[in-house]
Amino acid sequence: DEARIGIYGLGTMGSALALNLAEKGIATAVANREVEWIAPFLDRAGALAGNLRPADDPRAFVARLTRPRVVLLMIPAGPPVEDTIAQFRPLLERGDLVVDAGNSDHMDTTRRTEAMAAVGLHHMGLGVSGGEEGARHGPSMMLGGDEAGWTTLRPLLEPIAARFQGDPCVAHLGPGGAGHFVKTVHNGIEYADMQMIAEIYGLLRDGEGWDAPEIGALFARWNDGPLASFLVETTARVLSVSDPASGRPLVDMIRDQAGQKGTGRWTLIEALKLGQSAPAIEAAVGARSWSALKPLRLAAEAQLPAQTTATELPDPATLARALYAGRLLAHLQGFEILRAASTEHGWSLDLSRVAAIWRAGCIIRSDLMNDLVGLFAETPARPGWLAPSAAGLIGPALPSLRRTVASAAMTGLPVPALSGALSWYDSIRRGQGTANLIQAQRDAFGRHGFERTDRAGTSHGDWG
Ligand SMILES: O=C(O)[C@H](O)[C@@H](O)[C@H](O)[C@H](O)COP(=O)(O)O
Repeated sequence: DEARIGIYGLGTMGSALALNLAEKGIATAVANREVEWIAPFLDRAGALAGNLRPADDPRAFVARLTRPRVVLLMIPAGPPVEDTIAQFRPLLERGDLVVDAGNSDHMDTTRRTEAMAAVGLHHMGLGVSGGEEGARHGPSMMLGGDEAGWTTLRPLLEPIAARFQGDPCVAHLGPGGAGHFVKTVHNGIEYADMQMIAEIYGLLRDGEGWDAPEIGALFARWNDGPLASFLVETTARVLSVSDPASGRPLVDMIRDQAGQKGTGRWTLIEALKLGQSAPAIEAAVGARSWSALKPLRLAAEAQLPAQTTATELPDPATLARALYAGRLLAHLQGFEILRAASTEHGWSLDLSRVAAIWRAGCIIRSDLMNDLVGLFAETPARPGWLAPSAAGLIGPALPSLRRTVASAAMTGLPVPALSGALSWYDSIRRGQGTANLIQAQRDAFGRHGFERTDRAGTSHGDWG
C-alpha cells in the first residue's frame, strides 16, 4: 500500500528517522541519490522493512506517496537541497509538501517557501535535533511554514517526536524559515554549553591535575542535580571510556582541534544583524576556531610568558554552580536572539513553547529547560532576564561564577565562554554604562555626534 510520507536521503539522520516512522506504524517511502544505499538499509531495518516502501528514483518515490504527498529531505544544506527540490518540483502537484529537515539557513528556507507557494506547493523548514539516537527514538522538532502544511504534518511528526511528560516535542513555530532559525540558535546554545563544560574540564585537568575518569565521575554526580542534562551525561560517559589501543582515556588520544559545520557561526551572524550580542556563543565559536590553530598555539606557548599568579581554584561544588550560572546566561542570550528575530521577521515565536520542546529529544535538553518554560511564560514581551523568576535562578550561583572566572584568569586557564557570560551579565544589569565615552571618542575623531542627557537631538563637543 501507499506511503503517508517519503524520506529522501538515507544518511545517519534520514535512515534513523525512517526507522522511527516505520516503528510507529507509518508507511514510509525511502529513496536515496546513491541507490545502492537502499538495500543495506532495508537489511538493517529487519522487521520494520514491512513499513518501508523503497524507490529507485524520484519519480517512483513520488508515485508511492498518498496525497497530499509529503517529501521529507534529509540531505546536506545548501546546493544539494536546491538541486533536489528542482528535481522533485515537476513531479509534485498543488497541495503537495516538501519538508527540508536538514540544518538549512533560514533565509534559504523563507525564499524557497515563497517560490514554492507561488506554484501551490508547501515548503516547510524542519529543524531536527537529537543526533542519530534522537532521530531514531524521538527527536525534538522545530517547524516553520504555513498552517496547512502543519495540519498535514502533525499526525506524522507527533508520533515520532520525543516526549516530555507525554507532551510531544514538536511545534509549528512560525512561517517560512522560523523553524530553521530556532534550530540554528539551538545549535548556538549547544556550542556555548559544550564550551563551558570543556572550560570546567580544563580547570580540573590543567588546574587540579585530575584525570579523565575522575572528572567523568564528577560530571556523573552533577547529572543528578541542577546540571542534569544530555550534555553533562554525555560528558560523563565520554570521559570514562578508555582507548583499547593504548589503555589510556580515549579523550586523551583525541587532538584538541574542534570541527564546526556552521550553525554556531550563523547564530552569531544573525545576532549581529539584529543588533544583539551573545558573548557566550561568540566565545564558543571563537574557541573552536582557535583550537584549529594547533601549531600556532604550540609556538605561542613556547614563546609567550604566562605571568600567572598561583591561585586556589574553587572546589567542585563551586564549579558546578559556576557552570549552572554560565549555562543559564548563555540560554538567556540565545533566547534573546530568538525574541529579536521574531520581532524583526514578524514570527510571533512563543519562547516558552520553544523551551518546552527543548525539554526532551534535543542535544541541549536539560532540567534547566523546564525552569525556562516558566520564565518565558512570565514575560513573553521582555527579555528573559527581566522575568520575575530570573533573579532567583541566577542570584545564588553568581558568586561561584565570579570566583571561578577570577581564579581562572589569575591561573592563566582560558574560560572565554564563562567570562563572556559574566561580563555580559554585568553589562546588561548596569544602568549607567560607559558608552558615553565611546560617543565622545567617536565625536572627537569623526564628529559622529552624540545625544546629551539633558536635551534631545544630536550634539557635538568642542574637543579642542
Ligand atoms: O541538534 C542536533 O542534533 C545537533 O546540533 C546536530 O544538528 C549536529 O550535530 C550539529 O550540526 C553539529 O554541529 P557542528 O558540526 O557545527 O558541531
